[in-house]
Amino acid sequence: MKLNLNIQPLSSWINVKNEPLIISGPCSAETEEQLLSTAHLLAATGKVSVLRAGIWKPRTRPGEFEGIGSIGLEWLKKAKQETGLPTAVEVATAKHVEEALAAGVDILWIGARSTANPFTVQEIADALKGVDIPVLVKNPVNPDLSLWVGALERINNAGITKLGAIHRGFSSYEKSSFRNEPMWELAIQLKTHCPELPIINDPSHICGNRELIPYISQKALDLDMQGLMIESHIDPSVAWTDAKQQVTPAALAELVERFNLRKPESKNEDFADKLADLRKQIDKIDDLMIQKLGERMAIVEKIGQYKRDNNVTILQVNRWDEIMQKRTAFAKALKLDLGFTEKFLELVHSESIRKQTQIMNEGKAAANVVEATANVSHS
Ligand SMILES: O=C(O)C(=O)C[C@]1(C(=O)O)C=C[C@@H](O)C=C1
Repeated sequence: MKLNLNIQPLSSWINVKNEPLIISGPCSAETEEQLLSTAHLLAATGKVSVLRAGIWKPRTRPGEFEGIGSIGLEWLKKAKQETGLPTAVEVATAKHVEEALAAGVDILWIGARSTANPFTVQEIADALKGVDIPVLVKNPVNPDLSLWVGALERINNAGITKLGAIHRGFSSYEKSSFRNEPMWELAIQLKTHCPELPIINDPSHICGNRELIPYISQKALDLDMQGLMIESHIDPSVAWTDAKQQVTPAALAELVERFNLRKPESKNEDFADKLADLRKQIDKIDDLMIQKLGERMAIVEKIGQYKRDNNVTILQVNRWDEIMQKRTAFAKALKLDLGFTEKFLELVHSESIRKQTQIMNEGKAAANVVEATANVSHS
């Protein structure tokens, strides 16, 4: 899939003080004092380019703190005047968009729950028609790349070209150390479909706790993401929402200081030569792998026909178990990761089953035609 989004580069829509773009601020604006003091400390670090704050908070159950509401926009305006930091808020309705624009907010983002709902995204897109403001679209709660892409397309179709994505992880039933599973492959796929789309990582929502934030942030930067949105609070221990995942402005500065910043390319000629040589070797191996996979599948097809003609089941658990045991032992000896090897073999097996199922069904379809013709000629 190639995505045809009309996008302006990040550098043209926001003055990034330092690479990468750091967006920070409290999960929720709580009081004027809390927002202003956090904003001042963040600005003083010199590491933050945008001040964020949640004004309207989507909560799972009623009765929880649903955000301070419109008054928070006044506080943000004041924070911007006093610190010079541009501001960003989450919008979930057309009314939010109108109020945020009227209050001079600089960047809007669409939350994960909203991205999951095309009606909501369309409502926001309609409210944005004719407006020139950067918009960031968080990934939907569920790991569905099309929903994420669809939301980006809707906003882009409304004429928003200062467009970016936020990778905040995906909810999963499986127990894990993360609040939301990173599922990096989805963000990588999005980047592959649309290389010019800036992707900002949100380690706070992926981790759900402060401790893992450095690891996830560094990984996001190593995957060439262009920025980070990290929640910060003057005193995270008393935060009204998401207390565990917020950091102090001082901790944020230290975190950013420690990043190992890598570039997508190197101008060093030796590096380029060596890389080209190694890539040539990979090309040869990949070609060989594909050739061998083709040969394997041709044999699988032959077995499929043989099984069909002899009325034998496709699945052969014992044989497959033997293959898994032998290949994983071999892979282990070659120091290949066990999980990777198993996943790869399982993928090959499911393709064998798909191919043989097709062959069985072709056989059935052919038999049906013969039977139908026989019935017609006998009638
Ligand atoms: O050995 C067989 O019976 C096959 O059809 C081949 C194969 C495989 O891909 O290796 C495919 C399906 C079976 O479950 C076991 C093995």
